[in-house]
Amino acid sequence: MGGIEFLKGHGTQNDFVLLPDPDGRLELTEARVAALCDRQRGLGADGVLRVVRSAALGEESEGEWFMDYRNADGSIAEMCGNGVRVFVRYLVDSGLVPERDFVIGTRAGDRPVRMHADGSVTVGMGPATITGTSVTVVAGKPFSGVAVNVGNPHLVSVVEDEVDELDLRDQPDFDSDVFPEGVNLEFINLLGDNALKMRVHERGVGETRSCGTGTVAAVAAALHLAGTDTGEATVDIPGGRVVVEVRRGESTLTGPAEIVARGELDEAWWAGLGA
Ligand SMILES: N[C@H](CCC[C@H](N)C(=O)O)C(=O)O
Repeated sequence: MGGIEFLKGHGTQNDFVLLPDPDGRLELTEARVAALCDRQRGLGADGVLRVVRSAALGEESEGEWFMDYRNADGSIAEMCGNGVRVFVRYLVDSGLVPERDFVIGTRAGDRPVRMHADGSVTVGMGPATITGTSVTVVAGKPFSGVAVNVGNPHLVSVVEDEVDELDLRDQPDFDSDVFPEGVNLEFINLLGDNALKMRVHERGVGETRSCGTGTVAAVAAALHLAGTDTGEATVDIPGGRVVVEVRRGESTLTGPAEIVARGELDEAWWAGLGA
């Protein structure tokens, strides 16, 4: 009895289960996503990327393919910057998309993507909009931050101490009046000459080794604090390094994308999780 095809991949160690599902037939419930992402009882991942035709979801998109992204807790998020690079790598390597320059659909809108000869991917991440300021509390210590929307919500705090010292094991507190749908929390050191160091506590996941939309939010916030909306920076996250460009608010993200494995989910296991 055939199983359900999956692949495992990561972008700067933000890792994902990819589910090729062109016609959108899989019943992708929150319980199934959470089980897939569980690092003991499932495959383990920070999120799930369903690879589905835009038409199958009834999504108006110029892109034939739509990235249906879910966080590890099963929640839906608008966009995933590391995930989209892995999504592109799969579409090109599998031959489903003959070009290397194309558009994909996401809940944050259509995103132009380009895969380079070395397997890295550049993504047009759309606007990185400064939406205000707010405060987060980490292990009892308050940090003021810049709120940035990259299709999904972020709060970026510049910290004086080494970001490695922060204790991000628990969910930092944030103002739910400002972020009624939750928020991704980034903490950055400004390293000078267009370089940042970052750690992140992701909405719907917890601390991850990297967050692509988070790196875009971090650069946009750092530029805003420097009084501008245009510039570029490398961002060092625990899982690696990406390059972010922000030009009058429009942004691009360039970084690696790895496919690690492919296999089959056991049908009985999947069915047992309930539709
Ligand atoms: N946790 C995020 C979605 C995934 C973002 C991150 N994995 C990325 O690479 O952008 C949210 O709930 O908005």
